[in-house]
Amino acid sequence: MTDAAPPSSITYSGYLALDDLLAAQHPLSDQHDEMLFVIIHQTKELWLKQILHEVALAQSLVRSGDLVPAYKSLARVSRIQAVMTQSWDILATMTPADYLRFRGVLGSSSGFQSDQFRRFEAMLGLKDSRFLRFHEERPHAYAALKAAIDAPSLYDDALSQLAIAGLPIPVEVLNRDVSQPYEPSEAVEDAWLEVYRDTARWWPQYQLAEKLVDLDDALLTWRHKHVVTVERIIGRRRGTGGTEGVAYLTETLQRRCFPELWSLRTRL
Ligand code: HEM
Ligand SMILES: N[C@@H](CC(=O)c1ccccc1NC=O)C(=O)O
Repeated sequence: MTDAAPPSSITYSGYLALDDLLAAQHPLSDQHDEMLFVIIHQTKELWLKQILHEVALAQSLVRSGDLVPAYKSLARVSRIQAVMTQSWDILATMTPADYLRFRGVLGSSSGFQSDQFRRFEAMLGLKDSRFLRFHEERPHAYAALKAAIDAPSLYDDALSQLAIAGLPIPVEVLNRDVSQPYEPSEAVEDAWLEVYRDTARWWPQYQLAEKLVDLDDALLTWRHKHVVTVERIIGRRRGTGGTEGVAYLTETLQRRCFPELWSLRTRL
């Protein structure tokens, strides 16, 4: 199909569904800055859609043992994450007073309820089925998040590849209940240590590991910029989603998708 002649009626706006896309901004107040707030979030959801598309490809490549082709998708994901992090600087042009003038219209809605963000976390290995309950009214979002939680994560697939390459990954790790949060394992850390100590021998595995660290690093950088921007805009107020706000977001900085890829560094 790729080389098929396009229908002659194709237009720029039609191809991009611009009338749908540009009719989807509905600020609820008459405050000027609310449009920015809507557009920042919508662009972030679009980028997340692309990220999910890319991680799915990378994961299927890793699962079939094609580590090198997966690098391209993973590199693309971390570049998109960098753009998402940069967009905090646009949002930070909104002063606390500007935001507080329309914050009330948001009710109890919050980025906490982004199903695509939770799917991204789940695909990387941060599984938490408690977030499912926010999506009971959107069956397609619920089903997609549940499927991501119930499936092996990108990290589960990477560990299977280490085992296939001959590294000793315990069977309990390979056969774990993948819907549960991943528990760091000393044996897995030992396997990665071998990869990092002899990169010439384990070059494809080493390159994959560094691409994974790029993703984890970029996610943490995004989280960090989020919490700094939140403190700058709402101080220590509680979040609309019901958490303590800055204190909750600061705790999330401890999360690691690929824990042994961080912990091994102390032992190298
Ligand atoms: C004025 C701007 C913003 C403020 C004050 C803010 C505040 C917060 C707070 C307080 C939370 C914790 C949950 C809650 O109690 O609500 C949260 C969570 C979250 N926010 Fe924001 N946020 C802002 C903008 C954004 C933007 C622009 C994005 C995306 C681009 C975003 C994405 C998220 C996500 C994904 C979470 C869940 C984080 C997690 O649980 O790890 N937020 N936000
Ligand atoms: N949690 C924010 C509200 C907020 O930022 C928000 C509200 C609706 C849709 C997306 C949001 N973004 C991230 O949390 C607050 O507490 O002010």
